Amino acid sequence: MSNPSKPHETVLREVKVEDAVGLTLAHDLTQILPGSFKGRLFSKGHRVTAEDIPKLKDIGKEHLYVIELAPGDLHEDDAALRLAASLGGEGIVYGEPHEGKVTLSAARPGLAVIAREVVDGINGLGEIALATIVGGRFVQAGEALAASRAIPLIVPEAKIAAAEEIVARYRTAHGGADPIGVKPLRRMRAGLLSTGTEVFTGRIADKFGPAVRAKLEALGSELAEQRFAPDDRQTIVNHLYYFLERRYDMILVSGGMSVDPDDRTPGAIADAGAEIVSYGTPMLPGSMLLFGYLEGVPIFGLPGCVMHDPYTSFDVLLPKVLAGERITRQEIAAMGYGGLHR
Ligand SMILES: Nc1nc2c(c(=O)[nH]1)N[C@H]1C(S)=C(S)[C@@H](COP(=O)(O)OP(=O)(O)OC[C@H]3O[C@@H](n4cnc5c(N)ncnc54)[C@H](O)[C@@H]3O)O[C@H]1N2
Ligand code: MOO
Repeated sequence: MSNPSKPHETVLREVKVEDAVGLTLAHDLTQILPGSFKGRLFSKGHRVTAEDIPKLKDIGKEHLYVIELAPGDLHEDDAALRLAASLGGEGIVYGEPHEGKVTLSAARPGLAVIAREVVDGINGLGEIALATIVGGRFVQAGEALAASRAIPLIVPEAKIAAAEEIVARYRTAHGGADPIGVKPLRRMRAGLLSTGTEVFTGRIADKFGPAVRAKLEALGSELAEQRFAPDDRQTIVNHLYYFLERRYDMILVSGGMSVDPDDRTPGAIADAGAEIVSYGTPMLPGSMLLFGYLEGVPIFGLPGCVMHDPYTSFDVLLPKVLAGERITRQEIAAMGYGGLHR
């Protein structure tokens, strides 16, 4: 008989495996065979049979738990599921809970959004863990973004409520935005002006067009037009105005981005009246990249490495622009930490 004056507490009763036949498992049981298998040998809810006993002993189980959950306590799977469900929104799918873990994955391709303050806040609570990828990068559909996990088998519900409170505060402060999500990318039409007298006169073949086209197409956008110009400031400005007239969603200018007298691109972009967010980007490769807005249209000055390097500052900023983010100087400044890739 329960005593109504005494609050009911969760009971974890240990049962010898030999005596466990007929009992249902209180949690998933993991087997690890290094190099060949790691995963559930038995699932939560499995009814133990006599044949299971040697297998249980093989994975080191002499005892099993029988759980009587008290109100106010959560099983690890339910804790992980509630935590995961509180975090994600549009563009997120949830895996089945197993071994106290739930994975949040991208339901569609796009820009992964992970609010670091929420991740840090939740991990500061203890007893629950949230591991994520670094946000702000392009992810394919199906890629895992985060996994929530309960550390003990039984988690006080108050712990999950505290995590939900952190998430709710974030949503309130950010206009209802989900702390973990995938922003879809817009299909943009870009105009590319390739500068360089050596390319314009046909001394060498153009390598920028194919590289930029491939990078745009990989993210679902399009190189609508490529033009060529010699290293002449006014000629470059005229081509930029032409691109504005064509109403392209994005303007790209390649070459002439560094320190030679023939490097006219940054000056021309400024002459055209662009608001330059940053000339110079603290990432290698791609340090000579320029980013700005010309009459509100995102404009990039692309340095030579974009032709041959698969991952440059252009590849970091492009998916953010396609996701409709407004790029700030502060954000570009923050690219330096972790930005050395060669
Ligand atoms: N003394 C310094 N040298 C360099 C610096 C620096 O700060 N100080 N920066 C380096 C970085 S980083 C880069 S990136 C490169 C080149 O930057 P640019 O954008 O100015 O490139 P260009 O000078 O115009 O051309 C370099 C190279 O690439 C060829 N090129 C250019 N466009 C095309 C094209 N459309 N198709 C094929 N090939 C192209 C060009 O002919 C040159 O050979 O500067 C570093 N040096
Ligand atoms: O801007 Mo350079 O593009 O770092 O190789």
